[in-house]
Amino acid sequence: MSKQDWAVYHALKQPVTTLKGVGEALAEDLSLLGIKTIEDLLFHFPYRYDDCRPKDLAEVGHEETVTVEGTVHSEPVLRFYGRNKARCSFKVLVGRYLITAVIFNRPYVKQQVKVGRSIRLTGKIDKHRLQLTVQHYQWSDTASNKGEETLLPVYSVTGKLKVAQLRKWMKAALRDYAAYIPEMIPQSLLTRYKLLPRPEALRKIHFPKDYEEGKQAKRRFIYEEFFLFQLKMQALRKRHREQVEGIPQHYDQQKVENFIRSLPFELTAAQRKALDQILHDLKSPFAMNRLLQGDVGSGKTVVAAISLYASISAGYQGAFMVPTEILAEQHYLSLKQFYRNENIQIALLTGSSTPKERREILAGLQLGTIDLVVGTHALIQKDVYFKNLGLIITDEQHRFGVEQRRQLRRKGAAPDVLLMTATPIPRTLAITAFGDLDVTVIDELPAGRKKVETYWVKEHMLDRVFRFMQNEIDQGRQAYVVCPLIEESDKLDVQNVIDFHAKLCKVFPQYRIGLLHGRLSSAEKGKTMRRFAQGEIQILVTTTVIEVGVDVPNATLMIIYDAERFGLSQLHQLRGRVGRGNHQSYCILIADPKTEAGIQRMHIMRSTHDGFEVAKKDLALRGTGDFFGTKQSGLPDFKVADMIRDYRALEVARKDAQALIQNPSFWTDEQFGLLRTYLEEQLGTGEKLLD
Ligand SMILES: Nc1ncnc2c1ncn2[C@@H]1O[C@H](COP(=O)(O)OP(=O)(O)OP(=O)(O)O)[C@@H](O)[C@H]1O
Repeated sequence: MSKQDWAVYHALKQPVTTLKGVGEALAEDLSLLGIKTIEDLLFHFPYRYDDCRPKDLAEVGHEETVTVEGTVHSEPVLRFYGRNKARCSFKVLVGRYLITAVIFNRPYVKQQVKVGRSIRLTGKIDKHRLQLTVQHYQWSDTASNKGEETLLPVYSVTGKLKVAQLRKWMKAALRDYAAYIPEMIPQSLLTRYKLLPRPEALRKIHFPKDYEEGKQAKRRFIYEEFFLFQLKMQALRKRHREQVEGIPQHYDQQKVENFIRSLPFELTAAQRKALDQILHDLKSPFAMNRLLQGDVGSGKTVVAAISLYASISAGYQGAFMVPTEILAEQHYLSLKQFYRNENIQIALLTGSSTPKERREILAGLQLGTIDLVVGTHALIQKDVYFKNLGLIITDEQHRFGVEQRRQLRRKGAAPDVLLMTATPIPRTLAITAFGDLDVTVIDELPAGRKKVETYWVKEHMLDRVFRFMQNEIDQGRQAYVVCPLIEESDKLDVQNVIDFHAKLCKVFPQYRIGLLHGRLSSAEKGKTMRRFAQGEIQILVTTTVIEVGVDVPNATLMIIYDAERFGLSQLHQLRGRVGRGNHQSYCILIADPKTEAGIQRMHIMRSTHDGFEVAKKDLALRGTGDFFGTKQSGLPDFKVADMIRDYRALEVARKDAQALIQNPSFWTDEQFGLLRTYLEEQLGTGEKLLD
């Protein structure tokens, strides 16, 4: 940093107590708001403004807080009452209205009130009595006051702090330190987006002349927040790529192409593109760290199967980790089917593997006689060793914590990692949320898929729903009936599903109806699932244990009981269990939501079929925190920016940050010195985002 930069740095890093009037006691309250230095204070932005611009009384409503301007029209009347209480009132002519101004507990006002003086008053107006209870007043005939303050910032405060105090300090801080506030955004970007320079934006976000000025200032800081955050992310990613050397896996391209040709269907263009990116990563000397996103049923598993095939054909082992035993078994079976003509040894390792099976699998993995293991958390236990792990795939990655992924990664020298998810997080959010990951999206469904027709009915229509179900089953299709289960251990909920199963058995004695819930043993669950997949069971009454990944293309009807108890993304996941083959499929939501949000969710499900759209609406309805599962999401907290509302700015900032980081002059040019210092400071804390 240059000398000048140091001066800047020091000025702004001084404790806030340097400002006149900020004593130790208040400094404590300030620190509760995260304000320790002058810089912190300057970046404590108002959350709204009080509008103190004079208004025409004819246009304001009863009991509105307004600012008006007028001339004193009568001598003041001062009354004392109670203990130390005072009320001063006088008439003011405002346009064509003669109003009564009332000022409480400021008896000294009486001396100032003189007929004919101009005054500006802010307060609540009683339109019937034409009386204004004054909060704030200002003599507008003294030159120094003329034209001052039109919008007043309102800050969050705590303890003994008062908004008015903060305003005063802010003014002083802006006056004395604005010159030291360094610009963080490169000039070329400021020009491109017509963003206000930092000191000016700072003045205007606190004391704007009008709302438009405040908006422009805010726009600049939204961009700044995203830009700096993205810069940090991109720098982390660059560092990760340079440090983590991977294994270049030299698979046989021809063999892989032959394998793809042997599949019973053609890959969609989106699958092909995703696959090409992954294969490219496998070959490259960097360790892959990629997120593969695709809506329910978009064909991620096939892409995973081909990627694993490539890695195995290059002489490495693969690991496929999934969150539930049902899924582990399903993937195990479908991979076996995919590789039926290949010489690939696959094993299934879950919590229900017998000790003998487990011993054999562990030995096989260590010796390298097993090429691919599919499993649950059992895969990351301490005693699992691989001879030569090349590719790790985890399904529904958000269910595995960062720590678990790290443990799995450590099972190999520098294996490539592919995280798959059907949670349709908008791409930009995914990149932001998962920091240093590359993101690939499968944004296309296999040809011939039809929209799942979605209906919302009330419980009294159950008979009609049953008739509909009967019709589907008589045509050879299958159905799921999902009952909510909030906690696996919740007895009452389990009872729901058991009762409903009994009821259905009575209504449809002619059908084979299965029952699935978390309290069954893994063996029982596996058996029921297999029977459903093979078409032996026609109706499966289940809790959400089937939520992710289950693939039975012949099932065309999804009935969700008490649907209001599920979130939108979960409902979409559940609906994704049908519509996986070529038959028209249906989803029936049985719900009686009591809240407005609940009703909205039902409408969204009826009208929206695309997972990304559902997710967007869900985010709008609930906010990011909920969608990602609060804290564990690692989503950053922005001051003025909002990842949903300012989605486009986020995307733009990401591209700009990326371009800058990739530009060699960024690392040497003096004009970026401050940004580099910022990154050095920040990367220490940002590191935790690295997986
Ligand atoms: N290109 C394709 N053409 C036709 N069918 C396909 C294609 N790709 C996959 N499928 C089939 O579509 C179904 C869904 O694929 P898959 O299970 O891979 O989806 P997924 O993305 O993993 O879904 P989910 O997130 O719901 O688990 C499977 O039955 C699969 O065999």
